[in-house]
Amino acid sequence: MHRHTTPTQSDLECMLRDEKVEPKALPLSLLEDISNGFSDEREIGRGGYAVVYKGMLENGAIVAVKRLSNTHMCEKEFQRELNV
Ligand SMILES: Nc1ncnc2c1ncn2[C@@H]1O[C@H](COP(=O)(O)OP(=O)(O)OP(=O)(O)O)[C@@H](O)[C@H]1O
Repeated sequence: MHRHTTPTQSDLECMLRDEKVEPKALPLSLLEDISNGFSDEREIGRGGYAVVYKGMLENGAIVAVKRLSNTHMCEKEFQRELNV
């Protein structure tokens, strides 16, 4: 069964390819993998609440990985960031 397993890079590739595929929460380890451990060389921008990194997938796709930096963010602020 595939449904309840932890999402992998190929699941993320599917989500990016087909917007009808239901989005799944990705494990932190996957985001670390594709951003080279949130390395400084991969930083592409920062805002008031987050640092954004270039994420590279095995199939060559490039995605923005947004890492929220304010741990005291309230639920409303968090939801607003998700709506970007
Ligand atoms: N999808 C993306 N692709 C490329 N660069 C991005 C993407 N999202 C964000 N960035 C870059 O990262 C920066 C920070 O983004 P972020 O969304 O955290 O802040 P913001 O919306 O610019 O500002 P604020 O945090 O004040 O709302 C952006 O200014 C942009 O340079």
